[in-house]
Amino acid sequence: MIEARNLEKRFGKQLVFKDVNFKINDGEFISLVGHNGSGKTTLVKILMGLEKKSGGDILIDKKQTIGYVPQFRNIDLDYPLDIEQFVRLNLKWKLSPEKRRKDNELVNEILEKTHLTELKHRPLGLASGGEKQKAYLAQSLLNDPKILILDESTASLDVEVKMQLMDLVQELNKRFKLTVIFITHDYELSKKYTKRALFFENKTIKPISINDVSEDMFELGGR
Ligand SMILES: Nc1ncnc2c1ncn2[C@@H]1O[C@H](COP(=O)(O)OP(=O)(O)OP(=O)(O)O)[C@@H](O)[C@H]1O
Repeated sequence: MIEARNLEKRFGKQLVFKDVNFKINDGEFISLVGHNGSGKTTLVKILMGLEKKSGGDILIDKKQTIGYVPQFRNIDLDYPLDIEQFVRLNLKWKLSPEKRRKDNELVNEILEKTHLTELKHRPLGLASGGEKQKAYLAQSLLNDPKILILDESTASLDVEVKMQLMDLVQELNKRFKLTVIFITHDYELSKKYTKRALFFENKTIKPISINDVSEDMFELGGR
């Protein structure tokens, strides 16, 4: 479980959020929703230990590994790695044949889980947007994470491709009880795939039921 108790974050004099209290249960699939600049990325960075909190507490099992899937960015056509090589980038280089055999098994298993086995030799630069995002997803699974953070990972993809990626994430969430934290400006996807949201508004963060989200909460403009 992840728990925030009176969490507060400031950058110098600028308050990002305060009085933040919420719990995220193991295996939950939850949206992070709010206007630009409301602090979604900042919260995720605090969870990942990349940014310090200014006050309060964030309780998270330190042994848990976190996987991170970034927003879609195009990759040059002549990018030198194929999908499998790209997924392997996060592995530590090992010399022992036994360890390398285990790594190969692990990579094959992950390519299978993310439905990339057939595509593993496709150069990443030539892969479609959805395939590139699946490759990022596969890479994020290498360290056997219990928590997966999707940082607007579906933005800029076609509607159908977004759904395919989310279906795959949902499958991983259910099969492996992965906790999924989905930062999004997409009302439809949030409604379809998650049951609760953390809503960032008025310099705080409130847990709400997905039945209580409305489209204006997802607008891009800052408040
Ligand atoms: N390293 C930093 N130093 C100073 N201010 C920062 C830093 N990182 C973020 N901020 C500020 O903190 C606020 C929250 O930013 P954050 O990126 O967390 O918002 P967000 O909700 O993720 O926005 P978006 O939806 O646009 O991605 C913004 O005002 C931002 O300018």
